[in-house]
Amino acid sequence: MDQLPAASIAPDVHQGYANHLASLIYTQTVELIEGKSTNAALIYLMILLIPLYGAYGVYQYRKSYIDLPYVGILPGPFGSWRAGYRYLQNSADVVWEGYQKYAAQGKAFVISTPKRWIVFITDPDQIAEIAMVADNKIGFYEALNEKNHHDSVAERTLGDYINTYHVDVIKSQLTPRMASILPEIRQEGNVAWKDTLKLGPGWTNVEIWKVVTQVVSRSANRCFVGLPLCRNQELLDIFRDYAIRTNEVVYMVDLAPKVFQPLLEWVLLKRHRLPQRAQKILNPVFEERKRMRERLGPERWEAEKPNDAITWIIDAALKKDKHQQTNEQMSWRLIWLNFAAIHTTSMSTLHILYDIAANPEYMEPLREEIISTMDKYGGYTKEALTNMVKLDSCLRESQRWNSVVSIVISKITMCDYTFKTGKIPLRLPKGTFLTAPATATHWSEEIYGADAHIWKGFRFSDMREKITNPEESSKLQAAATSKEYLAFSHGKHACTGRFFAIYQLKMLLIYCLLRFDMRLPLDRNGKRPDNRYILGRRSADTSGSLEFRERKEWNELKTRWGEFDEEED
Ligand code: HEM
Repeated sequence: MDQLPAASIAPDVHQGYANHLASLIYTQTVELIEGKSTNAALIYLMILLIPLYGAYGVYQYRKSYIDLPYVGILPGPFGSWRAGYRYLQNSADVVWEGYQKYAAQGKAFVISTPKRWIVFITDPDQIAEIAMVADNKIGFYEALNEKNHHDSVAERTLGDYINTYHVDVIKSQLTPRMASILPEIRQEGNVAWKDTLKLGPGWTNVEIWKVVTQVVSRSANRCFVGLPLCRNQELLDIFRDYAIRTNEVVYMVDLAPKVFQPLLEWVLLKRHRLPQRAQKILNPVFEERKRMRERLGPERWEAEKPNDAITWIIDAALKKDKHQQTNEQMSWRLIWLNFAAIHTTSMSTLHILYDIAANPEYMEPLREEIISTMDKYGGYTKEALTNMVKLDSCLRESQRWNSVVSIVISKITMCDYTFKTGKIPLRLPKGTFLTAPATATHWSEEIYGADAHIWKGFRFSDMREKITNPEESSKLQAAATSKEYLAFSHGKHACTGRFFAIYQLKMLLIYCLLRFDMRLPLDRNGKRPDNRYILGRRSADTSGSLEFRERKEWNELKTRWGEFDEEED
């Protein structure tokens, strides 16, 4: 494949009509349900137009075809449509098939998904190129919006640099303050473990997903909204429900015909009014904080302002336009921070707990490292956490083997784009969806060696032991991204919260390993629960359980590095 026709599949005028019709059906139906309208005839007329829009969808799908080697097309009639269904059910297998066929030659391939053809880039240099390229050439938020319908689902609160200033807040405010934030996250995490995990004598079976989401969301929100709000169960539930519902709703909406999309969004998400309920709780908090800012004046505010995301968001919003300074818009920033942080970190915690429970021989060496490093660096300091190389390695390995997102850097070409790198020349027409196969890259024997298919907790700490240059060694830390390690994506839109996430994960694991013995239920015969796939997402089994037992060593360890936090509750 050298030359490609530069056909445009960018949204055109027909989509404008489709959107208009869809919103008309939506408003009419909602009014009919709410008894405000009796205009049923109009609705039925519009529903008659649905087959036309079905045909239009087929036309759009066919137009998005790209002339590259394809994978997963089944023989017989409707092969590409059935392939799309296969991708829906088990994307990992289909992508892995393509990766094995084409990655060695550095070739890109295409897969038919239910909604569109997607180009998978396999050459690591081309992956680095799409990760770093300017957004006006290959757009990130445009693809996000096209796939996840953020403009409508999220009521236009995401999508450009003004609307995503919370992303910068993490980079410019949270990450540099990590050392001062850690004690609070640790304390909240520990208290949350104690409140959530109720153990009897001996081994207790625990529905671990429930515990993990609660501990993660409380400890993260200690930093986002501070005390006492981080313990407001109603607010935590709203943040969590919004993230989970939105995640589920967006792919259902994407799969549905355009005419049904607004109605589906309303039924599945908007009618629950989650953002509005969060705002009701958060509005007075923003008001009070803004009053405090005025009362203190600029100098005292800088010196005395509370160290949490509410403060950072207000400071950032005041540099934006008036619209961004409303309590409503600022609340959305907290909703999006929770959206990005809670489900991902909880899922990573679940994976690593399953991994360690399935490989119990790792527990003692990890405990030894934790204790000796905390003895050396004076307890739960940032330095101590950074120097727990084996724990860090287990986290990186767990994310290599089971990254939360199995495809990353999903983008759309904003113009005809010719790659500057790669073994094979590649040119993609404007409007092409492209992505990097994170899971397949992580499973590659060419990159990770003959044992790529084995979970080896100390894979990266063993590698780091042989490296004398600290800068080179730090490239193998759990939070370090590369074109070959994509768990946090890579490049311009890599996860900005990854440093926070890794420190948080380490503290949760330290507590867990020091305080408890942990194992898989005996009927699992040492095998961790299987993952589930839907489109490009991968989920650990959230219905699985683990067994916990108190360790007697805890009595000495809990005060070894000073007063133990949980007693402060
Ligand atoms: C282990 C936990 C986490 C994982 C695995 C993870 C993973 C990711 C990935 C893969 C992306 C790129 C998404 C894409 O390409 O579509 C991303 C983006 C992002 N993450 Fe995380 N994340 C985690 C925790 C966090 C936390 C704790 C925060 C906030 C404190 C956060 C904030 C963000 C933000 C704001 C973005 C968007 C970046 C942008 O728009 O440029 N993440 N994350």
